[in-house]
Amino acid sequence: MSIVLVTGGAGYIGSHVCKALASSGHRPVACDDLSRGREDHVRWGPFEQGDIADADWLASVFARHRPDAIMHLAAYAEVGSSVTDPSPCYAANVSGTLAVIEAARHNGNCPIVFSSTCAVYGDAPALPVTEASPTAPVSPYGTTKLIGEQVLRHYDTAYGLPSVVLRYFNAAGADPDGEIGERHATTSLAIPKAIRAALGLGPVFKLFGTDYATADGTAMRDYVHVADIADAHLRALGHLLAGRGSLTLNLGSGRSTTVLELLEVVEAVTGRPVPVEPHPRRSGDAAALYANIDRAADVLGWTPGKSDLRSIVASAAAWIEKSPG
Ligand SMILES: NC(=O)c1ccc[n+]([C@@H]2O[C@H](COP(=O)([O-])OP(=O)(O)OC[C@H]3O[C@@H](n4cnc5c(N)ncnc54)[C@H](O)[C@@H]3O)[C@@H](O)[C@H]2O)c1
Ligand SMILES: O=c1ccn([C@@H]2O[C@H](COP(=O)(O)OP(=O)(O)O[C@H]3O[C@H](CO)[C@H](O)[C@H](O)[C@H]3O)[C@@H](O)[C@H]2O)c(=O)[nH]1
Repeated sequence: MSIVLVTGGAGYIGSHVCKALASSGHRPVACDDLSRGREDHVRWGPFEQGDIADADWLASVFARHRPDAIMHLAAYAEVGSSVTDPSPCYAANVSGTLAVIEAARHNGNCPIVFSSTCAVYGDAPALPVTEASPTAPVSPYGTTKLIGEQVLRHYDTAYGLPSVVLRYFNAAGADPDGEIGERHATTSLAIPKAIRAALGLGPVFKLFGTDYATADGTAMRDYVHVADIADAHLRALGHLLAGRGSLTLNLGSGRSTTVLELLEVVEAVTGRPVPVEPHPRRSGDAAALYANIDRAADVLGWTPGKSDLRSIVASAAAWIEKSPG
């Protein structure tokens, strides 16, 4: 059994990671300021409430729990609003991440699994993107995540701090047991917005951008089930605790989906039309991204077994119907 600090453990992906850790016999300690997370989604271990940028608080959490590893998911995670209001994004993702990394360094080089994103690639020149593709983020959000990656790389070289950087593509879906799912006070994400529009629980779906250079003119993404992402965290933990060294890995389904294709699946799953309103492109959005996932398969033996789009949308719809508020 390992003790694992999970920053952002009350958030969407972090709560699924905590559940997966506990299901595998580990002890997750959720660390979250509840700015976007929910305390009622912390169910699989102790909860520590605080701001990751607060070095004294982090030191006390390390002293209380003496973790074997950290999974660092706490972040400001919205692409669009990072463009209009970058300040909170830099505070959490740069100052906060540096404080977490410093705490790890001062606690015996505690290994870190870091939540990065496909947004570090920006508008990739070739698809699918591999981990060796150039990084050129087109949003403050992507830039802050790339800075976190670079700090980790430099700290490994200089101080021997090991890390696994997981570049998730678009995390989606909900816990297959229906216990938890995405439940922000407001969401910016395409799948919950489309489902809510179809079910009459939210406004008409604003389709951001119909003039991209894709087959149907809408942006292309790679949606990967949150349960598959959680599974990759367990494998990354095993890798680090076995002393196998630092890594950077894409986590996607390996398949591309345009926004219009996504809406078709939402309509098929819910049995209802999605009311759609075309809008200009959203600032900070890349045109098209999907992942080459060979490295995660080779190194961690990971496959995104739950990530076919219909299963993703069905699990998200079941969660929204169960917990519509
Ligand atoms: N959702 C996606 O598709 C996606 C894709 C790629 C990467 N990621 C990354 O995955 C991680 C989790 O994302 P999510 O979708 O679960 O978002 P989320 O907002 O649900 O989770 C982030 C959590 O961090 C907490 N938090 C934010 N700032 C904090 C701070 N200063 N101190 C302590 N806690 C703080 C929030 O309260 C929240 O619970 C983020 O790092 C995000 O950048 C997400
Ligand atoms: O109401 C909406 C919401 C989204 N979209 C479009 O749907 C696609 C997916 O958008 P999401 O907001 O669901 O996801 P993003 O790709 O913007 O962002 C997500 O994936 C990113 C990586 O691309 C980040 O890591 C980020 O944390 C995570 O929220 C984009 O083309 C977006 O413009 C719409 O058309 N209408």
